[in-house]
This record gives sequence, structure tokens and C-alpha cells, in this order.
Amino acid sequence: MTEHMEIFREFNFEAAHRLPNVPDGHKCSRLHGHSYRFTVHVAGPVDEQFGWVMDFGDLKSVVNPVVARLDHYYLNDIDGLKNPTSEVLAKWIWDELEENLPLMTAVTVRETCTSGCTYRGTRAVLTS
Ligand SMILES: Nc1nc2c(c(=O)[nH]1)N=C([C@H](O)[C@H](O)COP(=O)(O)OP(=O)(O)OP(=O)(O)O)CN2
Ligand SMILES: [Zn+2]
Repeated sequence: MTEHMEIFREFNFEAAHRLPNVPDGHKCSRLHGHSYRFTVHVAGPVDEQFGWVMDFGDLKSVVNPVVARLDHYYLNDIDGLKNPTSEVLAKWIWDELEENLPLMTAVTVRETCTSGCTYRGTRAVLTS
């Protein structure tokens, strides 16, 4: 019987941002930077010959061009990231990857060691 499993790979980038919509005096209204970390999850059948869902190297090849668009940039300048919260960024990364990663199940963005957001796409929303 074919097993189904979920794999993941982590990526890093450094970037600056500010949150333009927070109340006056909020610390995140000031320009600051993060060592961002994000994780891309992919789920599917484990290929019997290779013993994997997909090659981590192929996953890296799909995601690295997206990392290059973020690394050492001011996120607020990027189309779609005018208000670059973890939530907005997780969905932005998902949208950038979706076409080339149909088996993707989640994107988790970590803004700091203790804070972040997981987006699972609209497919994960239950409908009755
Ligand atoms: N739901 C969200 N809340 C906040 C976001 C966000 O993207 N989504 N972002 C911020 C800021 O960008 C901030 O840089 C990170 O906030 P915080 O976790 O408070 O970070 P600190 O390192 O300053 O945490 P301390 O443990 O208090 O030092 C804010 N909120
Ligand atoms: Zn921040």
C-alpha cells in the first residue's frame, strides 16, 4: 500500500519592514529588521522507487527564487507586501509557490524565535 507523508524544508532570509497600520507609538511602526525563517510543507504519496514524496533538492529549486525576491529587501516596497505582517507574508509566499508546488500543504513564517503564522491555503478551509 502506498504511504502518504508530509515533508518540509526551511528557508531563511534577512529583511527590513515596518507595519504602517499599527496605532501611533506601536514599536512595529518603526523601521526594523528580522532574520526571517519560513517552512514549506508538501504532502503526497511516497514514491516506492525513490522512497520520498519529492526530492528536497527540487523543493529548494522551486523556493529559492522566492527567497531571492525577499532577502535583504525592504519588504514594504514589494508588490503585495505594503503591510508585511507574518500573516500577509505567509499568504504572499504561498501565492508565489502555489503554481509550481501543487502538493504544498502549509507555509509557516517565523518573524522572531517566538512569533509567526501558518497559512494552509483555501483548500484547508472546511465547507459544508
Ligand atoms: N499578529 C501579528 N502581530 C504582530 C506582527 C505580525 O506580523 N502579526 N508583527 C509584529 C512586529 O513586526 C514585531 O517585529 C514582532 O513582534 P513581537 O513578537 O512582539 O517581537 P519582539 O521580538 O519584539 O518580541 P518580545 O518578546 O516582546 O521582545 C508585532 N505584532
Ligand atoms: Zn517586525
